[in-house]
Amino acid sequence: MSIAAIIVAAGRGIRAGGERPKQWQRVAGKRVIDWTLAAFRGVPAVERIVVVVHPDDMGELSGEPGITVTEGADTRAGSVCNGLAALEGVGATHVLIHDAARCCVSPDQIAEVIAALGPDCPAAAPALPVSDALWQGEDGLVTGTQERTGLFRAQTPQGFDRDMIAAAHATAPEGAADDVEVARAAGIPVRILPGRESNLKITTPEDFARAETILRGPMDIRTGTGFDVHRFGPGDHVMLCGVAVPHDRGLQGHSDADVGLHTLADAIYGAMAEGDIGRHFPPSDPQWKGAESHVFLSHAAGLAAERGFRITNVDLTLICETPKIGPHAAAMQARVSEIIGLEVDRVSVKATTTEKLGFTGRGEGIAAQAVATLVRP
Ligand SMILES: Nc1ccn([C@@H]2O[C@H](COP(=O)(O)OP(=O)(O)OP(=O)(O)O)[C@@H](O)[C@H]2O)c(=O)n1
Ligand SMILES: C[C@](O)(CO)[C@H](O)COP(=O)(O)O
Repeated sequence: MSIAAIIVAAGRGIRAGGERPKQWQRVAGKRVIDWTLAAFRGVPAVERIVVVVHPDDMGELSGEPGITVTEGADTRAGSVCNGLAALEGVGATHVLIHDAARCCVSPDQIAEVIAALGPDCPAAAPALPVSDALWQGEDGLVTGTQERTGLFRAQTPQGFDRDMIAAAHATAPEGAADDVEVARAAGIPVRILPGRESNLKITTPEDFARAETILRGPMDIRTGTGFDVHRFGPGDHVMLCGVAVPHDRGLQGHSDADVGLHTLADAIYGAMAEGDIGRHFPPSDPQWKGAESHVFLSHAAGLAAERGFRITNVDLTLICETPKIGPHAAAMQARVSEIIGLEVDRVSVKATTTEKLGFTGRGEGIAAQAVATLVRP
């Protein structure tokens, strides 16, 4: 078996609206056609891909590797015929015919159609049984009901013996909705395969949002933790969460030793599996000597935004006997909120002592721990 795919993309997408036909519009970060092509490229059995485009759009796929682009016609059936013509003489035994507008099709679905085709099965296509009641209606009123048993919603890719579907199209009646209708008119039996709700055809403007949700996949929710310690040394203040807190000692470190901001940055990096602050700002690099630590936290938050994550909350605990954090907690909360661009009520800054136990209890330094939650829709 040698499989070719014809992706019809020559429609004008009138019902979907927008400045460009729907197949050239973007959804989930790529053009509709790019998602469709990616699904077919994900199936190794598909040896050739022909994309049928409107004569005005021939440049849209220039430079796209491994595909043949051919001109479409005024009707979907006409565009399919042009696609079939482009396959003449290339040796494909079977052909999958697919709407470019069904950009959420999965490689699994495509592979299932291919697997069904063979000597005993010249045609197969996915469909979903109709599950809702069906009515007739006129002027806003129900005028009748329709038995739904045995009714299916047709999807693509529709797969065929290439010679048989080419011959069927040559004698097809005008106005066929799809290639299964063409095949049946020529007496070719068509096997029904399980379709997928996700294999929707972008038809109206609302379908873009549905496709976006499907293509982006489930919401990605991440949690990261941070922990850091800095030792006391000489000084008259400590920097904590971007606030200078008067104290009889300072904190030692390569930068301004802001243990709060370092811990928050590590929590955000951690949520993205991006190591810690030392990976992004090596202590061996002299340019970070004495640096203000808001630079590090801004970088972590910026990286999250770049990757499509929204920080939904951060929760920081400073661990020390002195200085007292309570009087400064609101200012720290406000400063962190400003640095990472997160509402104040999603930033928690609190403190605890260790009841005079351990190194923080002995007043040797300050520790901090934090949790950050990131969400990518
Ligand atoms: N003359 C045509 C008409 C349609 N198609 C393609 O057939 C698929 C299914 O058609 P449909 O969803 O009806 O797309 P449009 O014709 O573009 O939509 P509309 O009817 O809203 O203009 C689409 O990928 C479309 O680009 C095509 O290649 N050539
Ligand atoms: C082929 C098809 O996708 C099957 O559902 C559909 O018939 C094509 O789109 P149209 O809206 O009917 O033009």
